[in-house]
Amino acid sequence: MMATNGKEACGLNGDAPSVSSNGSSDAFTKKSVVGNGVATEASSHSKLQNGGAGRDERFAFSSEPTIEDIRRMQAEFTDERNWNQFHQPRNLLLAMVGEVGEVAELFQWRGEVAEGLPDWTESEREHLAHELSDVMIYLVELAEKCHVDLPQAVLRKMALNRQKYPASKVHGSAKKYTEYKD
Ligand SMILES: Nc1ccn([C@H]2C[C@H](O)[C@@H](COP(=O)(O)OP(=O)(O)OP(=O)(O)O)O2)c(=O)n1
Repeated sequence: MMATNGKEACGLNGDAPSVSSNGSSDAFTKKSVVGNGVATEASSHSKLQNGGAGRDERFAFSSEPTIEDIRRMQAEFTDERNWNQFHQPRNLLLAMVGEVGEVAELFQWRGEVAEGLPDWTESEREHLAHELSDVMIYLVELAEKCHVDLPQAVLRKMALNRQKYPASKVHGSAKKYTEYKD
């Protein structure tokens, strides 16, 4: 089942940021993220084949694991292998960039690709899921090792983005904020 996109509940549509000084959003509640988080193959695929997901039928993630769950699972994985000695910030950054390259390889020479990847095989989709996961795993561990509380940092950054790009000002335009003349 597809979740609602949660934009209104997250305060992502308007111009004013809804994030408090500690980075948490008053309007941000767990139920605004996803419903049961399960996107069935049939529902996501048929909607995407009709020219991409509309505002009310966007693809949504499962609610778990959380970013903190992923941090903890990767910490267990590295501890069990005595790999922490290799997982300093710079090594993690290089590993993440390498994995980004592997994602890029899957898209290279294919031209533009439609949302939902309708022309990709199941095996290609699974390969992409693996490579994106590698990027995420290294990103989360990099943030951990740099003591960046990633979920809260994302909230603060999104608040800044909303200030820089007020919807009323930039609607329908992809220009960089520096290109706008007040
Ligand atoms: N020193 C390491 C090696 C691997 N991993 C974990 C994190 C990544 O999710 C995944 C990366 O494994 P590989 O380096 O084997 O890369 P791939 O899985 O992409 O394999 P390949 O390069 O063959 O596609 O394993 C890790 O945490 N630390």
